[in-house]
Amino acid sequence: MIELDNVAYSYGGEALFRGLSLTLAPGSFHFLTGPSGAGKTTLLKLCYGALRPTEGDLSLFGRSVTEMDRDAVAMNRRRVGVVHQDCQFLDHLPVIENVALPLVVSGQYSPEHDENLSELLTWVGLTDRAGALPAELSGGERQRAALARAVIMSPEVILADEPTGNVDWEMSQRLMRLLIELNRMGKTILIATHDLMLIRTTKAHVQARVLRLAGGGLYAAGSEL
Ligand SMILES: Nc1ncnc2c1ncn2[C@@H]1O[C@H](COP(=O)(O)OP(=O)(O)OP(=O)(O)O)[C@@H](O)[C@H]1O
Repeated sequence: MIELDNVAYSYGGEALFRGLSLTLAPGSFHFLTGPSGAGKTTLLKLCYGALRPTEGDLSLFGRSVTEMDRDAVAMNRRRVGVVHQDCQFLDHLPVIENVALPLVVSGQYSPEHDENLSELLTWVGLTDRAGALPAELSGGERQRAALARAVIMSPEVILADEPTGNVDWEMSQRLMRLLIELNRMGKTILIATHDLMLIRTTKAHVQARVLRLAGGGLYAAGSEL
């Protein structure tokens, strides 16, 4: 689905990482860990086509991004749902409209989607917060709204950047149960997280590959797990 082959990325100076290869096969579950600043968010941005490799090849759904124009990348982008580290809501819109935003922006929204939207809010436990503004939500509610927005377009791949960063342990577990459920429905999942305890507990329920990005390279995580 998403394949990085010998990829390097640089924001202008020295490469942040190089020689990086990664395959996200359909239905796979990956964790991405590593120190702050190692490039996890950057790697996620490559995986959804927001950045192009400085070196090496990146293929999205079987096509190399080097052969794709911006429109083709944008089309592929719809097959990937992203939970951003800072959620990235539009502050003046209520939760339900933020969740519906990908449908609206892509010109696909119609009133027929309302039932799906309300089912999605029930699934993440936010039915009674549908009319609230993002600023009125707790950290856990924000993360669940961000997850609902990430799946509204029925993506095949879900990339989540520190989805449990600002929530307590119970809420982290609840969010992970939702992500595991999505994986059981066949979605490919990649989660960037610092939380090794969360990785350990999740691995008891799902077959997950754990990768560590550090010192400019990507490795299979070792004994710390
Ligand atoms: N747009 C940008 N322009 C220049 N440098 C950037 C940009 N975005 C990120 N960086 C730098 O690239 C490095 C990696 O950032 P990135 O956010 O990918 O790391 P991370 O592993 O996700 O960090 P964290 O765990 O703290 O979220 C950092 O040094 C950061 O300052």
